[in-house]
Amino acid sequence: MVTALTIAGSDSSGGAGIQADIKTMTAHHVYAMSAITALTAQNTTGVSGILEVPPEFLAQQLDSIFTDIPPQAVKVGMVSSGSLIAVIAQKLRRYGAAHIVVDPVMVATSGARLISEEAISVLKEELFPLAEVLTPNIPEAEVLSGLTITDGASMERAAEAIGSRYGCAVLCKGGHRVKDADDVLWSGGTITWLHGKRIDNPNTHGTGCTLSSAIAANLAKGRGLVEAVEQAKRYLSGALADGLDLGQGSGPMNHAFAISGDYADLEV
Ligand SMILES: Nc1ncnc2c1ncn2[C@@H]1O[C@H](COP(=O)(O)OP(=O)(O)OP(=O)(O)O)[C@@H](O)[C@H]1O
Ligand SMILES: Cc1ncc(COP(=O)(O)O)c(N)n1
Repeated sequence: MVTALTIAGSDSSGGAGIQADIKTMTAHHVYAMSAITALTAQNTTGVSGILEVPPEFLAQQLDSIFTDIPPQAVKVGMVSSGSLIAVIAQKLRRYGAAHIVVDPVMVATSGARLISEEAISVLKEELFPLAEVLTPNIPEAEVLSGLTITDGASMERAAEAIGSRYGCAVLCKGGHRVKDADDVLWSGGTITWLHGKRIDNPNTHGTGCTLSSAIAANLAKGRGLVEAVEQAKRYLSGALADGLDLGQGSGPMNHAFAISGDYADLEV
């Protein structure tokens, strides 16, 4: 079975973070493993608490995983402090981890800040150069490129600026656009647009986590980057279009929209 690892924070409400990643990888028939960077107390209306794991314990989780079941791809999500990011970079280098997808999570859909200022510079210096692809949303791409994004051309410029600076591909996600949900991939000088119809669903909690872990699952399966991103977007759109409506705020998507869940006829 193909294997993948998510290194991210736990979302107690199950729509984003580690929980979204494991559901997504499982829906792709990929064996999912996790190294937890922090526990969050959160629901669809907001984040009420964050408890980081000590860096030594994150290191212990990563050693346990890599020395036993090496993942064929790795997704990195919420990591709130520089010392945790340094541990991740050191372990990924040491074990020669392949197919690293970094989602530079900065602010939750609900508005809560999920990373410190100091951590952003460690992210840039230590982790970005190890990534195969970064997946910033528009506000994150603005912070990372120093450019203002107003249209498709400026999304392309920001993706190129970030990608050429850190030597990796960049998917600038357009979920924060108004009329469409078009994302742009910059990879080694080539631009690929991934056009998405805007789905009328306010329940977008965890879209970024889901997309990046679907990309990691597809890379783990051996797909090329463009195909991995295209298939991940298709999965994300299906999960969003399913129209799940849970909680009082921006709710989660249905990660299981394509799983039948009925095992009555299974012969065992
Ligand atoms: N209403 C929508 N309809 C269709 N696709 C959407 C919608 N909102 C977001 N997406 C898609 O979801 C993916 C994640 O993009 P988005 O810009 O929302 O990331 P994000 O802000 O990091 O996500 P998160 O909400 O988890 O923080 C992208 O492929 C984007 O195009
Ligand atoms: C643990 C964790 N990781 C990531 C996010 C970002 O996802 P979103 O912006 O959809 O809330 C989150 N809310 N919680």
